[in-house]
Amino acid sequence: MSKPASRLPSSLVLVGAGKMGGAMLEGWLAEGMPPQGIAVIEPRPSEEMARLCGERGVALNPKEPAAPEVLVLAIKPQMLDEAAKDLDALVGSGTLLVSILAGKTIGDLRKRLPTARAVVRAMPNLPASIGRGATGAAASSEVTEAQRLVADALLRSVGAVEWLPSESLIDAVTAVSGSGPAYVFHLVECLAEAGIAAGLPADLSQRLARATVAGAGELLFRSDLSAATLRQNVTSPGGTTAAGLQVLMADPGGLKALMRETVAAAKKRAEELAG
Ligand SMILES: NC(=O)C1=CN([C@@H]2O[C@H](COP(=O)(O)OP(=O)(O)OC[C@H]3O[C@@H](n4cnc5c(N)ncnc54)[C@H](O)[C@@H]3O)[C@@H](O)[C@H]2O)C=CC1
Ligand SMILES: O=C(O)[C@@H]1CCC=N1
Repeated sequence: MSKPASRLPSSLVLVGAGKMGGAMLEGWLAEGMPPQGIAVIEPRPSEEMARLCGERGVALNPKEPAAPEVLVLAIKPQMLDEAAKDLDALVGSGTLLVSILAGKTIGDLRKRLPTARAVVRAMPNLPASIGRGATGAAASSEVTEAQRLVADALLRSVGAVEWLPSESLIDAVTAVSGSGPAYVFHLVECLAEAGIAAGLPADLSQRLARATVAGAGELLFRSDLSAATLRQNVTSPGGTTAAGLQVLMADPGGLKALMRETVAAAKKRAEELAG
């Protein structure tokens, strides 16, 4: 028997085209996924979303969408109960459900959408909109190898994918890579503010902080070197970076402990969203 192929789904319904659903849709379209195979269900589409769907020929809020090969659920976890009845009607017996809801377990989803057998729980992140996302994913035992390959192709079309050995790891993934872009954006805010405090005009400091984090991220992306080696490459012995890092890497009181607390708090919140 031939092996199942890695391929994008032939039909997909995206439920919830807000910040993350919208980011994934942008990524899929930019990666050349055929728009005529995609339908979007979104009660409050932004102007940009309506324009994107109109321009690219993606069906926005079709009357009675046929059960798709893949249904991507991208509403808020708190909206699941209210949306569940309508959503279950969209699921066919062969539909693969891909949920990106923080906290909601495969069991939670099954309870609300009883028709869904095959479920992939995935945690993408916002850079998916430019094809540079990072996703952790776990599949229920009903997901066939062919379906897992379709989910993999779909998620991989917008960035890196890590298949997790156990669903139980996904709350930690959520806290690290799902929420992670926000930590990095906040780093830009902090660096810019620190630059202002050090005497730079606000707009100059903001431009420098943004370009620095973007450039450092791009270097990490392109380089084979570890983050630690790249850090050392910036740090001249007895120089300015070493003086700055002495504060940032202080033990106790440095960024390491703060980041550990940050990730622990985000993971705890993901756990609270279950049920
Ligand atoms: N924002 C992010 O960076 C990430 C978000 N997520 C997950 O993605 C999900 C969505 O988050 P965001 O996009 O940030 O929220 P959002 O609020 O921007 O988007 C949710 C969208 O769902 C729509 N919606 C509400 N009820 C609906 C229904 N019954 N049918 C269809 N659409 C409905 C809303 O109108 C809204 O546009 C959440 O579960 C979150 O945990 C996962 C990874 C990263
Ligand atoms: O903040 C949240 O709950 C979602 C999940 C990961 C990123 N945003």
